[in-house]
Amino acid sequence: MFVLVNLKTYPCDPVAVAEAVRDVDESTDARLAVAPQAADLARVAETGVETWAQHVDPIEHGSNTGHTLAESVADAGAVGTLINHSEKRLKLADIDGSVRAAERAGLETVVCANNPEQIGAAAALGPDAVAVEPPELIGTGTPVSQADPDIVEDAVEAADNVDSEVSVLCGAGISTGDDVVAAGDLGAEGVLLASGVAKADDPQAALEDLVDPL
Ligand SMILES: O=C[C@H](O)COP(=O)(O)O
Repeated sequence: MFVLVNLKTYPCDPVAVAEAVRDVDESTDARLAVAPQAADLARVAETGVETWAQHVDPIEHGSNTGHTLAESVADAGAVGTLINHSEKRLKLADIDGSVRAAERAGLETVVCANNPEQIGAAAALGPDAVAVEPPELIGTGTPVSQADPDIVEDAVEAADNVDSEVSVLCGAGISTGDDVVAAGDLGAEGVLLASGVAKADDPQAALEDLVDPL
């Protein structure tokens, strides 16, 4: 299972969480990675943890003030990027452009979507993976695998119908090892989570619990 920890803009210490993710990664067969804010990418990557960006824009080098360039993210040490997170929604053409920009920079891609219908559309753009996240469950602590398991199974089927090479992650409300196992049982190859680790009093202990049953 791939466990991607998104730090969003939570008031945590990104380097401390990165070090915890790195240390736990060394003790599990699961693949762990962390997605800090763009400004923190380089110092997070320096810890040795697998580092992802939260977003890249559909642009090239040039006159794009305030944008995030895929090449700069890669230069800072990121190996992948989220695109179209529920908190950073893009138009379809821009999702496509961001996937192409990430590919150009050699970044792995996970395109997020709200529901199985959008997952099919996202998979058609050819990312490495898609992530289904019902927005109403984000940050609630109620996992999608429990609240509406059909969403995960339908997302896996929708992606598979379009492109069987695109793997499926699920997210929203995931905070325990049982949640991760349930996601895997529904066909997901990974999970995207945030508050369960980034807002935990002890992020390392929270992560250890998450990967314990894997
Ligand atoms: O990127 C992560 C997702 O939005 C899930 O967030 P959450 O784990 O706080 O529900």
